[in-house]
Amino acid sequence: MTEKALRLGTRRSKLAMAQSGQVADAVSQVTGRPVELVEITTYGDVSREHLAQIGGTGVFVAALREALLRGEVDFAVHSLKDLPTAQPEGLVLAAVPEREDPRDVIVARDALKFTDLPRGARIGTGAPRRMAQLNAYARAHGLDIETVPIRGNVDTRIGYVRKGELDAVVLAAAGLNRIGRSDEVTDFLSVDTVLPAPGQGALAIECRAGHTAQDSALIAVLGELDDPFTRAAVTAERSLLAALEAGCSAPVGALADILAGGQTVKEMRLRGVVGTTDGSTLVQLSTTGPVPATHEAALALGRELATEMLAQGAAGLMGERAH
Ligand SMILES: NCc1[nH]cc(CCC(=O)O)c1CC(=O)O
Repeated sequence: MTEKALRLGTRRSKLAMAQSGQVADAVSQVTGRPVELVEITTYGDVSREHLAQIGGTGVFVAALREALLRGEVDFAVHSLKDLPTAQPEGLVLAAVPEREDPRDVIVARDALKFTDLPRGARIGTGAPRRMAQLNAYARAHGLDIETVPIRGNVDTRIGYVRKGELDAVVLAAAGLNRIGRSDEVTDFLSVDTVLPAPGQGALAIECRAGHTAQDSALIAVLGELDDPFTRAAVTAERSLLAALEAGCSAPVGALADILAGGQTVKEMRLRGVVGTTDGSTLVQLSTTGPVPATHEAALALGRELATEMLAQGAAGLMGERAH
């Protein structure tokens, strides 16, 4: 029996095409059906204007979601860290596959490591979260660095280093891995130094809520790609972000991981950070609890940590937005 191809809506950027292609292969495997990539062009892809002026990465997500809701495509793949924390009406997060490396990395000239950068080194990043933590580390360890706001895709960012305009740029390991450029990495930043963005390294597979038998059947098969641990971790991370009432460009880092206790008992640790971009103030806390068995328990873990961070003054640090 030959079945109709499933349509996967995707942006046409190199990263989006790479991750959509990888998910398409996995979906083909579990469904036995061909998957066709449908390129969705957004205003953000064609406009050279600053993304912020048209609403940040949210515009890409919104265009894919509209195509889903209009029935033009059957499912979409997003970088989880670019997804707004609110789940829109009519769509569901059908799967959160196993997370890639969540760390941030440095791509520096002359294969330099972060801590070997010379005095006065200029490091490019557009993310206030990265600026805050790099500058805080530099202050604490006597490094003399300058964070320089940049934007653009991976090639553009690495280009600043190649052309000698910057000494280093910061990128997510997962993005470089997915586009086959991990050899550009000159140093991995420990999550103890730079806590990644909530959801970093994870993908979200989204489709229509099950209003038709076809939609329900698709939710069920896509669910086979779900990794419950990754889902619990990113749910807790994003719950923290939402409870801090922070937007996608706010200086919030969060990472949930497993702590193996005793013989069998596993606990989840959720770490969170928020700070000023100059690194002069950071609120950095963690909480530990049983690995959440339900969505609600994962949300609660994030909310608990947010309450503690707010009690330590986190709210006052979040007025800053990058763009
Ligand atoms: N905001 C851009 C973005 N969104 C997702 C990734 C790739 C990493 C991931 O999927 O978490 C990147 C690039 C980067 O931050 O270097």
